[in-house]
Amino acid sequence: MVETQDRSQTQPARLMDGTALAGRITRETSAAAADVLRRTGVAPCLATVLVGEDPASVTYLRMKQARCAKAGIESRHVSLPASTSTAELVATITGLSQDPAVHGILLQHPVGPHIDERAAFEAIAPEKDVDGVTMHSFAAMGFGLPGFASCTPGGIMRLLDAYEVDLTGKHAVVVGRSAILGRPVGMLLLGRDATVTYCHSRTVDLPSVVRQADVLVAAVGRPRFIRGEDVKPGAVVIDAGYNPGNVGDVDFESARHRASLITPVPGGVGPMTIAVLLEQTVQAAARQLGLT
Ligand SMILES: Nc1nc(=O)c2c([nH]1)NC[C@@H]1CN(c3ccc(C(=O)N[C@@H](CCC(=O)O)C(=O)O)cc3)C=[N+]21
Repeated sequence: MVETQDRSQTQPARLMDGTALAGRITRETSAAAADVLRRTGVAPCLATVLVGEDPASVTYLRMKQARCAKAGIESRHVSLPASTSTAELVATITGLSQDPAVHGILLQHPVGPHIDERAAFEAIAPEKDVDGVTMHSFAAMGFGLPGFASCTPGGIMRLLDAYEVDLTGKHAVVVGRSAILGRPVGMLLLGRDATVTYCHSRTVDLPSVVRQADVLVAAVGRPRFIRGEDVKPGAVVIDAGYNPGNVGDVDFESARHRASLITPVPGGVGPMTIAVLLEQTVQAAARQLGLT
């Protein structure tokens, strides 16, 4: 009943096409990677590290490696058994940090619960933190200083900019507070003069907060958790959820009749995450090879 009313009151949202924008960014990245190779004789190289064999993680990593290959970025993969200890993982990553042939390092999250993931991330040398997961990168981002953004938050900001979303003074509501997604995207939005509210599992009356969002970022990892009826009419809705079966955190069908702009899943934030990873890898290589 409510849904029918909404359809008659609002136009369906415009889609924010992450696939198209990621394609444009990656074409520029390919040219930049070719330039690094031509000027130094060395191709940019991303090292990826996976602990265990979680099928979703394996799929995401294959996508990242395939995208690297297409862009002229070499990738080196390290697969470790699920039983790997924190010390072993830190030693592996420290080795990659010290290897001059490696320009960027990505440790696929999540690692098993027996591993101190923060310690493992911190073994990534700051200049190779192309995934933007270290304390160094987070602090630089928080202070608005140059550095590598966490890839998904960085990709979200690129999407907002491409669609000319004005953030100044807008109420941005971030649902989720994870270290590499919710927290950093809130900081980036704050850096652009949005008024930022973080919501999480302990938030009292979540829908009442979500309904105030001019810009809503859903990053909780619960399929179709955000209902269209809680989207403020005209809001910009960013679905950063990745759940099994390529289902987002937003109930797209109901939300698109309330939002003015919305990211689809798939084809929204996901491809942007990879585009930013590749772009930052080539930037890291250019810096380490003395070009910039
Ligand atoms: N250290 C670390 N950094 C990450 O950036 C990171 C991570 N760990 N762990 C897992 C999440 C997840 N993630 C995705 C990237 C791309 C898509 C993506 O491109 N998805 C496609 C669809 C994928 C498909 O077709 O199967 C889309 O949304 O259109 C999704 C999810 C990066 N993550």
